[in-house]
Amino acid sequence: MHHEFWHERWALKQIGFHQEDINPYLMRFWPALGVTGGRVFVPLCGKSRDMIWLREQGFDVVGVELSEVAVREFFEENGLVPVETEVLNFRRFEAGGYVLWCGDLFSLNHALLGEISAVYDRASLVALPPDMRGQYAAKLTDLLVPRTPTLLIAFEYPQHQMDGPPFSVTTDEVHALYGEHSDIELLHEENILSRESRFQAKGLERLVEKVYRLTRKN
Ligand SMILES: C[S@@+](CC[C@H](N)C(=O)[O-])C[C@H]1O[C@@H](n2cnc3c(N)ncnc32)[C@H](O)[C@@H]1O
Repeated sequence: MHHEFWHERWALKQIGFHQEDINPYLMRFWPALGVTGGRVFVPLCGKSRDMIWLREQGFDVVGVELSEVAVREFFEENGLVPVETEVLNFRRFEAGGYVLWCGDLFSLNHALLGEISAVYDRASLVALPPDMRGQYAAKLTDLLVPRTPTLLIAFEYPQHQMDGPPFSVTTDEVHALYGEHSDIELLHEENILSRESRFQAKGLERLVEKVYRLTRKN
């Protein structure tokens, strides 16, 4: 997906992916990661309110997001006034235990990101087209130290019935993307089509949401 696609989505407020409520799988399955503190990385974070929930659990939150509109709305909507600095290819926003790097995930490195104790990926891997997902998985793998867990929430549906994003990412693909460097456990799967009218309207006949725990190997 080209950067312009996402800048346009935010400019036009076509952000159907944004959830007002905290993601129920996050609240239910985060404890399965077994992390009790430190910094959580949220790649392609948008202005997700899930970051608020993570902060409320005592974590510091580090996000990366292409859209400055999204980053500014996150802080404004949550009553925070961030300190802004320019760092290499990024504009860095910090306030209240949140650091959001505004720029391209693929320009992020260890030195900028710092040490991470867990990752939360909701609507991020599935936001990317097939030809970018390998690069995305390799980038995340590279940014993490051994034993770091990730909570990954992905969709599966007949890809020919709808154009992404969100794209369908099957369990086989999750293994192909992450299996070499991470242990992968499927924690939960659920058929969610009946409550997703916006996807029914697009003609989908099947929509399964899957929750995985990935653990970076040594
Ligand atoms: C489908 S949205 C999901 C946002 C968030 N995870 C959520 O649950 O609301 C994907 C987000 O990724 C951002 N994005 C896309 N490509 C990116 C990149 N290369 N680097 C950083 N952010 C990116 C987009 O601007 C968009 O806000």
